[in-house]
Amino acid sequence: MPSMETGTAAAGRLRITEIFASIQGESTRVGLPTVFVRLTGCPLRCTWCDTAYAFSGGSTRSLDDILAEVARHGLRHVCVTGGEPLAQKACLELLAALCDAGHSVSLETSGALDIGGVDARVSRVMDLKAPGSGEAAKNRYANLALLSAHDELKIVLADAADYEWAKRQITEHALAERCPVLLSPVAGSLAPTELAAWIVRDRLPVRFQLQLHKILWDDARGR
Ligand SMILES: C[S@@+](CC[C@H](N)C(=O)[O-])C[C@H]1O[C@@H](n2cnc3c(N)ncnc32)[C@H](O)[C@@H]1O
Ligand SMILES: Nc1nc2[nH]cc(C(=O)O)c2c(=O)[nH]1
Ligand code: SF4
Ligand SMILES: [Mg+2]
Repeated sequence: MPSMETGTAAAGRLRITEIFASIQGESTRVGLPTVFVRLTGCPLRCTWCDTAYAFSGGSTRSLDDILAEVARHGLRHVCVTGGEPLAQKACLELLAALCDAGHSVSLETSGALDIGGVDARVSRVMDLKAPGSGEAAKNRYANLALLSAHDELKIVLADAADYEWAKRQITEHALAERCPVLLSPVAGSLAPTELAAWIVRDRLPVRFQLQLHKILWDDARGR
């Protein structure tokens, strides 16, 4: 049985958990009607992951089949997410094909895998995993130098220690000079009002972010 975590699906085929239309709930594209393509499998296990249902299962589908389903939704914006999309090799092909089809494409990625092969037309929304995720050791710091102004860097914070860590990362790597930096509280763990107050107190050059889809629909799948 091929492992979902090693990108072994045949060339041009991808394991997909779901494709759905919703309102973009994250990143600077928040609020835009968007088609989501959620790829199955992830080599990380963030303690607070809200999408564990995408770690396994799904169905193997051809690139053409995926492109046709995206097209049927009739939306310009497409967000490729997971799971960890870059864990499947054919994800790079999918991203380029979506751009070729005229879509405005964003990619949600953990920051643990090389983002260098992603089509330059794609906006890469990359996490830097804070210690509270339990996966900070997997951060691929070489990715930071690849981020440009149309990409975004996101840090999801579980507590005050994560916030202090994030502040150090922003300074040490001059993150805010590279691209928009988003700080988001772990839903149900860090009070949004607390994070908002810290950002204002410290005059941090970041964008505070709440997951809009959870405000709208709670933790519903396919939203
Ligand atoms: C489910 S992940 C999929 C893409 C990729 N694996 C990653 O981690 O970026 C999409 C985004 O949701 C965020 N996320 C996951 N669980 C969350 C939670 N409980 N609260 C806030 N953000 C969360 C992740 O940090 C990431 O930015
Ligand atoms: N509405 C909505 N917006 C999102 N933006 C990023 C998502 C993700 O799971 O990566 C997501 C999601 O699952 N739903
Ligand atoms: S990398 Fe993304 S999908 Fe994987 S466990 Fe972490 S938040 Fe979940
Ligand atoms: Mg999500």
